[in-house]
Amino acid sequence: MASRSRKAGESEPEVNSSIIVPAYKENGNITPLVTRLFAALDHHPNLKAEVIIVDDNSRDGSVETVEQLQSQYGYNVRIIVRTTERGLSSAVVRGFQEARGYQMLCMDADLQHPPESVPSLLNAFGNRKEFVLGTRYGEGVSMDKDWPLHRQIISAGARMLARPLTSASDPMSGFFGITKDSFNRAGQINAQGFKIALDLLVKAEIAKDAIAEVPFSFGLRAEGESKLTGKVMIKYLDQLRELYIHKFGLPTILVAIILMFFLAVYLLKSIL
Ligand SMILES: Nc1nc2c(ncn2[C@@H]2O[C@H](COP(=O)(O)OP(=O)(O)O[C@H]3O[C@H](CO)[C@@H](O)[C@H](O)[C@@H]3O)[C@@H](O)[C@H]2O)c(=O)[nH]1
Ligand SMILES: [Mg+2]
Repeated sequence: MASRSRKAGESEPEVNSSIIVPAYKENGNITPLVTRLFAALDHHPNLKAEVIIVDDNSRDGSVETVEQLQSQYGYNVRIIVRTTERGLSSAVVRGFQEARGYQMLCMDADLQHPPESVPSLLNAFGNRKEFVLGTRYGEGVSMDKDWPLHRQIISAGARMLARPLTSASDPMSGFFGITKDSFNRAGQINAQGFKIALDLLVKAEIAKDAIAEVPFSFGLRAEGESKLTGKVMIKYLDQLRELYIHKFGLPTILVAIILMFFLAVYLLKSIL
């Protein structure tokens, strides 16, 4: 671990990978997350990574926790506290803007995304991939059987509505990575909701063969509560509307009809 510590006055170490963690009231999860992340990365000396937690002024001791972690990991773990903005996607955008690594990964703080899968995702950038995606629909992986049924239904519906927009199997997983160049190419991102990966896939025009999918098993939240609300779901529908217009140039009314159609088919399928 010594290689990841930094003494006072020492210059910032080179990093090639940045792990961005949007966090709101996640103090209880930060230490296990960061410790497990660096333990997993320790086996991959090619990955010189930093962890950036983007917190929206939680005032729950997260800052002090990160300060403690810095005594072990130095500047390779840091926290950005936003006081005037709120939201998962905009927090991720901020993290990507601050990242020193060329390959950038986004993951949740609550340990639903296993830190042990991070090296596989980062290494999947090899072979000229621009986008790496943690997928819950690959072979040999699962969603925790205790993940609530209503969340499974919402997730499946959201995924189906995004089908015409991308070939990626799980743009909803929230566990993904993108290169700096591709991120910069995407331009204006819809940073309102939770689904930034979908926006990036569409707006950066990521080709199918530039995506590497890495299966992972989706766990349960370790501590605290989910921040997914009805408002977040409405924002998702608005994001879809914008992306359909962006990609297909359709008028809003037609987009609304298509979305309703897909939703109706999906509901029928799950009832019958
Ligand atoms: N900074 C910041 N972070 C936030 C905010 N809202 C949520 N987060 C952080 O974003 C991560 C995901 O939020 P959860 O509250 O755990 O969301 P979820 O309902 O479990 O949804 C997750 O799972 C979905 C898969 O079903 C993912 O698609 C989704 O992106 C998210 O990762 C957590 O680390 C959480 O602290 C916010 O307003 N600001
Ligand atoms: Mg969660």
